This record gives sequence, C-alpha cells and structure tokens, in this order.
Amino acid sequence: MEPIFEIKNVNYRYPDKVALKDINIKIYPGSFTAIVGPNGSGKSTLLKLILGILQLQTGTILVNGQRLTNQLSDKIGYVSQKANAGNTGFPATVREVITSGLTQEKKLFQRFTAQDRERVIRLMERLHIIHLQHKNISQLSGGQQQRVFIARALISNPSILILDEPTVGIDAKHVAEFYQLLTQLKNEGITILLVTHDIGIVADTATSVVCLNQHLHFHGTIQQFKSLDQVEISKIYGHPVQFVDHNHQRECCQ
Ligand SMILES: Nc1ncnc2c1ncn2[C@@H]1O[C@H](COP(=O)(O)OP(=O)(O)OP(=O)(O)O)[C@@H](O)[C@H]1O
Repeated sequence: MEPIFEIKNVNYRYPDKVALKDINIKIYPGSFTAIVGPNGSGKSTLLKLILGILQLQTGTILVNGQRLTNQLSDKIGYVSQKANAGNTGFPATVREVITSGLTQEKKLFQRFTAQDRERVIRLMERLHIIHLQHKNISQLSGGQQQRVFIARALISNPSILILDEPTVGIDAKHVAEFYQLLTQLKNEGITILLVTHDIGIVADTATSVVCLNQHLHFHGTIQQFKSLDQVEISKIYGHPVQFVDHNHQRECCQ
C-alpha cells in the first residue's frame, strides 16, 4: 500500500529555536495516527508544515505521492487547537458555520445551491447535531462545538482529517463521545492524524503512534507503542510517565 502522507528528512527552525530535526514518517490510508510528545516538542509545527501553513525549509512532504498544492489541500480537513475556545463569541448558527466550510470550493460570488444545503443537512444528521442547526455556536457546550467544527472540516469530503488537540477544555464524558466519533469516521475510511497529550485515549483509539521531541523518538503501531516500557516512554517525555492498569487497559499518568 502506498502512503497517503510521506514526510522525508524534514527539519524546521524558528529564528531562535530548532523545532524539528530530521523527521521521516509514513502515514497509510485509513490509519488513525496519534502524534504525542511533551509541550514544545514540535507537534503543531509538524502539522503546520503538513497543512502548508508553514513553508518547508528542508526535506519534502508528499500527499498521495505529490507535493502539497491547493488542490490537494482540499483533500485535508483541519480542526485547529483553538477551534472551540476561540469562536465562542462568534455570531453564527451551527448551520452557517458548517456551510462556511464549503466556501473553499466555491468561486467568488458563487451562490450555495440546493445540493449544498442538502449536503450540510445530511452531515448534521450523520454527526447527530441536526437538532442544533439553528442554535448560535456560542450557546453550545465545548463538546457540541467541537462536533460542529469537525462537520465544517468534513463538508468538503476530505479523505484526511487533521486535528490539533481537539479536546482541550472538554469534559470527560464529551471527550469519550468525541473519540467514538473519530473512530466512526476512521471506520468510514477517513485517515485521521491527531495531536494529543492524552496517551490513555491514544491507547484505546489510535492504530499508530508518532512520538516527537524535536527528533522522531518512536513511530510504530499501537501494539508496539504499548509494549514500550515506562523507562523508554519517560525518556521521550523527559520526565517520569507512569502506565497504570485500569479495567485491564493501560492508561497513562503524567
Ligand atoms: N512562531 C514561533 N516563533 C518562534 N518559536 C516558536 C513559534 N512557534 C513555536 N515555537 C517554538 O517551537 C517549539 C515547538 O513548538 P510547537 O508549538 O510545535 O510544539 P508543540 O509540541 O505543539 O507544543 P504544545 O504541546 O505546547 O502545543 C517550541 O519551543 C515553541 O516555543
């Protein structure tokens, strides 16, 4: 199988800080990859390079074997770290927020069609937010808002969904529902790339794991990741990280 993403020999430095050193990663279609690592380890920088928000300095990133272009970036849906917290004062309804995800594929002044409206409704049904369609986004809980931002990212039918710490500020019950939704999307064939601090949730939902700390410290399947011992994981994090058994599953306390 050909990788959907190939990151080759990528280095990145900000004026006063080296963020990434010699990163090589292959991501395969239909996988759910969690990118983990301590604060400041380069996770968001890597996502921004993949998304073309930051320009590559060295190395290459291929999507479906090609360098990223505007056309290819339509295949990627993105939910940013600030998506829920930053938009709470935004005066728009759920339906308007999701419809705004279609503007990328519209030409200037092109109107939304009945088909577009139908697509938005079908997606709201699929994500169980149809009952919220006329509510203002600011009236929703963090978990509901996050579903809406995922819907906005999915409306252009991307084959890849990239999320940067999407559950910050969301309570435990809604976090669990949120990961069920991501698992459902993965089962529907969407490739998922998720930056998170939550290793416990990763162990339950991801199929592969990338551990960053400037360098690539680990890249393998979830089974290989679970078989790493605590000393190895603590080395990656630069401080002790302890796995505990909870309901026969390993969870992680940092
Ligand atoms: N615009 C910037 N200018 C200068 N340095 C930056 C900039 N953005 C990030 N950095 C630095 O680059 C390093 C990597 O940052 P990055 O945001 O990629 O880490 P991260 O793993 O996503 O962190 P966190 O988990 O805290 O969100 C950090 O030391 C950070 O301070």
